[in-house]
Amino acid sequence: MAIEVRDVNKSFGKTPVLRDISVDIASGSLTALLGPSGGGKSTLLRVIAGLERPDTGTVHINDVDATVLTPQRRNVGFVFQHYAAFKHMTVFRNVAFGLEVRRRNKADIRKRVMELLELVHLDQFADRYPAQLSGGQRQRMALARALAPEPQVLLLDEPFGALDAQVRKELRTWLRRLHDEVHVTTVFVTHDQEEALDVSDSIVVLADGVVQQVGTPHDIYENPANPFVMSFLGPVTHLDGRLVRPHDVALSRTPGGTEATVTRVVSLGFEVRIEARAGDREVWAQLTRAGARDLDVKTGDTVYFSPSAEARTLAAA
Ligand SMILES: Nc1ncnc2c1ncn2[C@@H]1O[C@H](COP(=O)(O)OP(=O)(O)OP(=O)(O)O)[C@@H](O)[C@H]1O
Repeated sequence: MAIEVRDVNKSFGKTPVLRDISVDIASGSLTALLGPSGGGKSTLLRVIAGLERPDTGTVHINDVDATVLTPQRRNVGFVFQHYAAFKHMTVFRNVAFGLEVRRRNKADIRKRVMELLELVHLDQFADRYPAQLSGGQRQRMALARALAPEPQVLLLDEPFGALDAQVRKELRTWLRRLHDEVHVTTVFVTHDQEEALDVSDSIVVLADGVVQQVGTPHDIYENPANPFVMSFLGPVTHLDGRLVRPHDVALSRTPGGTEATVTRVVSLGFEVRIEARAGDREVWAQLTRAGARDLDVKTGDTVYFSPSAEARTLAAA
């Protein structure tokens, strides 16, 4: 394991923010810390980085007890949402900075920085200043700078959080590719479930300072540990006291399951959303276009909702 967090508790004043957190992060993996705002993700990342000291518990990095080591002695690289670049230095110098303070020789620094700039596709921009870069390019520069001293672990706190949706999507694909090239153990904080599902090898779901579940994106989506995880990872609908994914709902005109009156039929390209009312509850299903065509439901029709044969369901809390 690259990172082992054991029984970590942390409070700010009287408010517990991390409660009995134990997490293992595998060497070379790309792991997402995913959860709602205020759940403790950044605090856990900062505890791993050494920017916060836990009240109790330990952090091991590559088998070394790092619990009381300073951030500098942990050999970790960070990137934050609002990256503080050195404005008066070129892109080249920004990336070189961490190597210059370590007094490496000039030719080695030049070689390493140019390799990194190529890796993040900024080799054409080496002589620019940060103000002459787009937000996405600045975050790529930040990643190159964090990688320069060859950290054992890379920690990213919502690195694309301040960028618009399109650039965010591009950068997350790019992060995945970068990770496949450099294989440095990487932990990134996100509140965006799609981002976590899209890029990570492993997801740690954190809410109210408690680890709700750890697993691969597939495990967590398919076998959520509790109603919170199921709802946070994707859409759900309630059928007879159980949570079901709307694409796992079977609709029928033959009585059986939950009787409902269709209130709206919405075409979403490949899929069709059927919204309906069952007593005092809204229920909904997501069908393929072909499935919806076969059933031919219209507003006002009576239909019967039930989980499809292969559906995973959970008792609603
Ligand atoms: N230095 C601090 N002093 C006091 N309270 C803090 C401090 N840092 C964080 N908190 C509180 O701890 C809780 C968890 O914060 P944290 O930033 O870890 O959550 P998060 O899951 O990263 O949320 P977000 O996505 O909004 O950053 C919040 O209620 C926050 O207000």
